Amino acid sequence: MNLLIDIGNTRTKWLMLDGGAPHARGVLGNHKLKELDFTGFQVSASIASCVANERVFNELALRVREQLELELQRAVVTDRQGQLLNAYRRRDQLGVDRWLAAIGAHSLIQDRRLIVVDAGTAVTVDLVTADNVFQGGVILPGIRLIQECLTGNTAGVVSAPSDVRSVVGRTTQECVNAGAQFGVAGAIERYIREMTGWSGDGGSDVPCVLMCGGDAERLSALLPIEHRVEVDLVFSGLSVVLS
Ligand SMILES: Nc1ncnc2c1ncn2[C@@H]1O[C@H](COP(=O)(O)OP(=O)(O)O)[C@@H](O)[C@H]1O
Ligand SMILES: CC(C)(COP(=O)(O)O)[C@@H](O)C(=O)NCCC(=O)O
Ligand SMILES: [K+]
Repeated sequence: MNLLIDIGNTRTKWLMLDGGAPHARGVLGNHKLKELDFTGFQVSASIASCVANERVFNELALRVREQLELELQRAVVTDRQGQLLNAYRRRDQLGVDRWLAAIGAHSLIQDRRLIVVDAGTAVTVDLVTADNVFQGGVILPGIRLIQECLTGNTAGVVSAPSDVRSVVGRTTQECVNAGAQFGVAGAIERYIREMTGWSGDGGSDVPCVLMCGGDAERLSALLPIEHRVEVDLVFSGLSVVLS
């Protein structure tokens, strides 16, 4: 069995693969890692993507060592992975989750223009050109961060995350949620048009948009561009790197 771990800035996701097929999975907040218990699994290799701080990775590596008697490999950003080239100018700065999500997307679809959206704590929208080059893209605050930015810097805005039904809110919460969710979905659409020059009229040059992250489903409902939700892009990337 292989253990894949994706440590984001908010949550840690893990997946056990048995002969390449999902066997078990879990997700928990980074402040609850003490609850992780992998004992009982027969794991031969483990690898983690980490964009949270070092303390979180070290805590996880310790638990893997204690519970599985295994070293937790740490994925890093590289110049290339197979046919996929990395053109980010400052590769030392690139978040490894962005690189892995692109590797995962590219393992699904090659030789086509790809847009990789990871909607987590932050939302990243990255371009992979049809010549199989990861080009980079944009970083913006995620839905929860936008909400917290508002509620944390105003006296009168009190709100909690919820689904939106209409862009015209009639309570503070409806207005804040509509603003954040339609705003991020609209921003993603605009980035895709800017990155690809695509007019939005269908046609043969329609970019292939793959979306992952904790807010992927929520944003999917509001994104007016053809796309696929592929929640396991980072795991797919980790799996490619491990094999
Ligand atoms: N049950 C949940 N707990 C926490 N965040 C959630 C949950 N459901 C959706 N979210 C949204 O998903 C985001 C976290 O997504 P995730 O992909 O796990 O982030 P990261 O990889 O950055 O840790 C949050 O910022 C929030 O907007
Ligand atoms: C952009 C991110 C904060 C996204 O993190 P996440 O939302 O997955 O927790 C992460 O990929 C990161 O720390 N990147 C470093 C900056 C860069 O990619 O250039
Ligand atoms: K993200």
